[in-house]
Amino acid sequence: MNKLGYKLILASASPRRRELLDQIGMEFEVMPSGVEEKMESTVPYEMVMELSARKARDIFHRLSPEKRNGAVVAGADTVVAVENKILGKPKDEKEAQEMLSLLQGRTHQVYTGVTLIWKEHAQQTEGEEMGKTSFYERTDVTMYPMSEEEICAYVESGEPMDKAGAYGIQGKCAAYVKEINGDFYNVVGLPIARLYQEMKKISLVHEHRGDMNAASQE
Ligand SMILES: Cc1cn([C@H]2C[C@H](O)[C@@H](COP(=O)(O)OP(=O)(O)OP(=O)(O)O)O2)c(=O)[nH]c1=O
Repeated sequence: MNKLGYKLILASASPRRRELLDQIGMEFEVMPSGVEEKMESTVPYEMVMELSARKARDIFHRLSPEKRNGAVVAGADTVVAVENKILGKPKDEKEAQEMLSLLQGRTHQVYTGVTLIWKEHAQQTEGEEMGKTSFYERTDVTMYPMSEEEICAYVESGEPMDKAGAYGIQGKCAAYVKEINGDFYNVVGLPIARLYQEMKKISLVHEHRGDMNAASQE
C-alpha cells in the first residue's frame, strides 16, 4: 500500500514508466497490457487518452474481484506529433531513420495520455460504471539539426527502437535537444507531477467514502 491509501497497478511494460514511479517513491505493481495500439483517431491527444484507457481497462477487467477492491489501475500512451504526422514506436531501423530525419532541426509535440481506473463503490458489480479519470499533457521539443551520419549512428545504438518518435530524450538523444517547453518527464513517458496530483484526488474520494461508512454505522 502506498501513502495514497490504495494499491497502484501500472498497466505498462515501459521501463521508463516504472523508473518514474520509483523516482517519486511510489509503491506499485506492474501488469503490462498487450492491447492492440491501433487507433482510428488522428488527433494526438484523443489517441493517447483512448489508448491509455484501453490499457487500463484491459488490466482492470483481468483483476480478480478481490484484487479490484482498493486498487487503482494506471495506463499510459505516448506519441510524437510532427508536420501533421503521428509517430509511435518505429517498426524497424529504416522507419527509425525516417522519423529522426523528420524531427531533426524542427519543433515537435510529445503527448502522453494517462487513464486511472478504480472500483467506485465497494458494492459495485461487474459492468457498473467504474471510477475513471483520463488526461494528457503536451510538451514541445525543439531539436538541433542531425546529419545523416549522426542519425545512422544513433539508430545503430539501438536506443530508438522501443521509443515513440524513435528517440529517448533521457538518453543519447539529449545531445540534440535544443529546447523543451513543458514537462520533461512527459516526454520520457509519464507526466509524473500531474499524475501524482490526479492520484491524490482519488485518495480524497476514498477517505470521503470512509467518512460516509463511519457515519452510516452510528
Ligand atoms: C519520446 C520518448 C518516448 N519514450 C518511450 C516511452 C514509452 O516507453 C514509449 C512510448 O510507447 P508506448 O506505446 O506509449 O509505451 P510502451 O509500448 O513502451 O509501453 P506500454 O504500452 O506497455 O505502456 O516511448 C522514451 O523513453 N523517451 C522519449 O524521449
